[in-house]
Amino acid sequence: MLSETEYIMLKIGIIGCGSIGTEICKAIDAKLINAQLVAVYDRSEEHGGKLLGALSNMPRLLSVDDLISESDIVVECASAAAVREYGLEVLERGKDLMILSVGALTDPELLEKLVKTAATHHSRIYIPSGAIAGIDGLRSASIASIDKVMLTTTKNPAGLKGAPYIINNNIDLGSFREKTLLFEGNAEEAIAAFPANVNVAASLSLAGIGAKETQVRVFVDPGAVRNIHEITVEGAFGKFTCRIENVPSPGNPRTSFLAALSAIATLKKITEPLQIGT
Ligand SMILES: NC(=O)C1=CN([C@@H]2O[C@H](COP(=O)(O)OP(=O)(O)OC[C@H]3O[C@@H](n4cnc5c(N)ncnc54)[C@H](O)[C@@H]3O)[C@@H](O)[C@H]2O)C=CC1
Ligand SMILES: O=C([O-])CC(=O)C(=O)O
Repeated sequence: MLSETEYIMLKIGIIGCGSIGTEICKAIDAKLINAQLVAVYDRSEEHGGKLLGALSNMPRLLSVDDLISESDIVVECASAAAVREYGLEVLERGKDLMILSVGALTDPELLEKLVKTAATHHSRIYIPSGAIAGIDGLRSASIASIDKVMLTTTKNPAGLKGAPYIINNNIDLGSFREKTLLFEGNAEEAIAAFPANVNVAASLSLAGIGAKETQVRVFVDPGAVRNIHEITVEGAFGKFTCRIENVPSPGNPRTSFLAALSAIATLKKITEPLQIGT
């Protein structure tokens, strides 16, 4: 029988050295996960270098090609573009892939290709719960019929800055004096409008009834100091509601701290014999 430390020494490669990548690397460095951080990559050399400087056990800063070779699992915490650029290659080379930029998967063609490639090459795709709770309940509920999944997200103007919806509609985020509804639509439309703000809508879609049926509302609130996600699910099981008041990451006000913690928890789960939750 393997001892606990021998159980699985997972070799991890990280694409994206921003707020989530940094927290994951620090957790591995602090030995919170029984894993080895073998390599990191960022299209910004500055971000990659800054991250290396914050770690005691420095991984190598490699090209994506070499990073994939060295890793058992590649964690994408960069952007939807990175999922499109590197996702298939990771899986084709028989490696596992964790995706944080889940919005990329609202493209049904890309999703199908990734899933088929993973099946062919015996790889796995992991989608952490990210900045929300309730994915476990939704997965369980989806075994029977589901009538409604709704996400209501409220962020401070700083947490919505730069989103295509804001730019394309010439919205002055500084002009709001109270909580205001900015957007209402399905998850597919929400991801196109706010690709770096509501990845959680894509995760809910995958866990539940798809991006066309999942409803999303986005509020801006100048008084909000937390990123708030409220989830309502109704179906044959009954109904649940869930409200998460997230502390934003210090390095990126769009991203909640919980998103990085969920990636760390998922990596821990992969390496541990006891599996809790749906
Ligand atoms: N699933 C979820 O619940 C959540 C997902 N996210 C998503 O996770 C991703 C990472 O979030 P953060 O760490 O907060 O972002 P960040 O902006 O702090 O860091 C992203 C890093 O990735 C790099 N990058 C971007 N595109 C790249 C590419 N094509 N190739 C290589 N490097 C690239 C950037 O230079 C940057 O250093 C984002 O796509 C974000 O929208 C964020 C919050 C919650
Ligand atoms: O971190 C959050 O609160 C949610 C987020 O940005 C996303 O889902 O893209």
